[in-house]
Amino acid sequence: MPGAFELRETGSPKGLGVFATQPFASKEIIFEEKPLVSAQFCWNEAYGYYACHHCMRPMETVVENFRRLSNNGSAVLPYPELCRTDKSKHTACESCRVGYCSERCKQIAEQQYHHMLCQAKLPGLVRLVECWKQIHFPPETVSIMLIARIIAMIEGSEDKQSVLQTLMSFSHETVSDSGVGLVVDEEKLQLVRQMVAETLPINHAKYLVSEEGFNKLFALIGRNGQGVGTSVFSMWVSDVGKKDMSDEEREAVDHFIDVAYAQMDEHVGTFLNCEGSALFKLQRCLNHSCTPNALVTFPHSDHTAVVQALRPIETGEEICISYIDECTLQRSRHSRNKQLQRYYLFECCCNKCMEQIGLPDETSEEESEEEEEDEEMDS
Ligand SMILES: C[S@@+](CC[C@H](N)C(=O)[O-])C[C@H]1O[C@@H](n2cnc3c(N)ncnc32)[C@H](O)[C@@H]1O
Repeated sequence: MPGAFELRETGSPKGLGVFATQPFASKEIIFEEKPLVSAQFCWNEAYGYYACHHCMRPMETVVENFRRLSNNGSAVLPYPELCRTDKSKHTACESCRVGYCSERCKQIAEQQYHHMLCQAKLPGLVRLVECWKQIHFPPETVSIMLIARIIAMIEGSEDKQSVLQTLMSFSHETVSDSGVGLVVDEEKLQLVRQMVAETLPINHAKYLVSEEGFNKLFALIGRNGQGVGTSVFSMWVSDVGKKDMSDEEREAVDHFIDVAYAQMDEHVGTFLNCEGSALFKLQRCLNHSCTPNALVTFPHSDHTAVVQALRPIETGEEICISYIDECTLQRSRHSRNKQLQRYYLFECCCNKCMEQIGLPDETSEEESEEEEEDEEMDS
């Protein structure tokens, strides 16, 4: 949407930001974008969340998905014909058999990174993924495959320098203004770095596997990576919502959906989606605010990010999203910043945080306990 927004330098500490050059109504789409690179999380894939190896579109039918997530192999669903999965288009790498939702995704993957990262040609990749899985347990935030794909893209590109330059224009300081360093355990990070250097045939991107380069790459992903979530079930729910039906049928299907979510919650909790992370050229310019006016969604059920207004936005206003979840957003400034510093390496200077700066720390006992639990899970 040319002309609807512009990039502007805001100075220290926030840097570049995206500003509206026209008003947006609530729920209006501001822009949509495909990522430079994306990858499914390793544990997510290992647990059977079957997605296109390139665009993360779910490859299960809605019935298969519901049966797996509710642990009920004979469950039936109304309106199964509304499922968007089209298995007739599915294809796979002839050598390593990873699946793609279409011939197009297979071709893009092959050209960008799979030529180097096909497991049939690079058996060490399995070991690298297994090592990574022992270091990074769910809930996952980074995938070693994202790093491998970045390196493969540089190695395979005709204009290596420009790919590297694009990446290095993303913020990638390993230590924030508030002095917070990388979250990942240094020793484990070095182990992964060595394994990446030994596993991938790297000629041109050697800097990225040096100690300094690898730390920067990690910080870059931490600061700019966007979580991606796709679900054939939520697409089906959305399509059922649009279908014409009688009030009685609507009531019955709404009840079915409530019960279905409860059954899935019992078996897999919040892990409903194919999940991964991605780097976007434009979306990564969106700064964080604790009172965001925009939201990143994945309504096409693939890795295409759609940025949508959460409320009316005026011309000249900065477009901001939240990097933290809704629940954390409701917590005190102290708790919000603890997460932003820990996972995103910065201290927030949004209006809400600035207004609350002089207020006494209001971290409740409940919040402290939740924070301690989060920290235990990370360690
Ligand atoms: C995804 S980038 C956003 C674009 C960034 N401003 C730039 O110049 O590249 C995320 C980084 O922007 C900065 N940032 C974003 N929101 C911020 C905020 N509310 N307060 C302070 N720094 C912020 C942090 O350095 C963070 O690591």
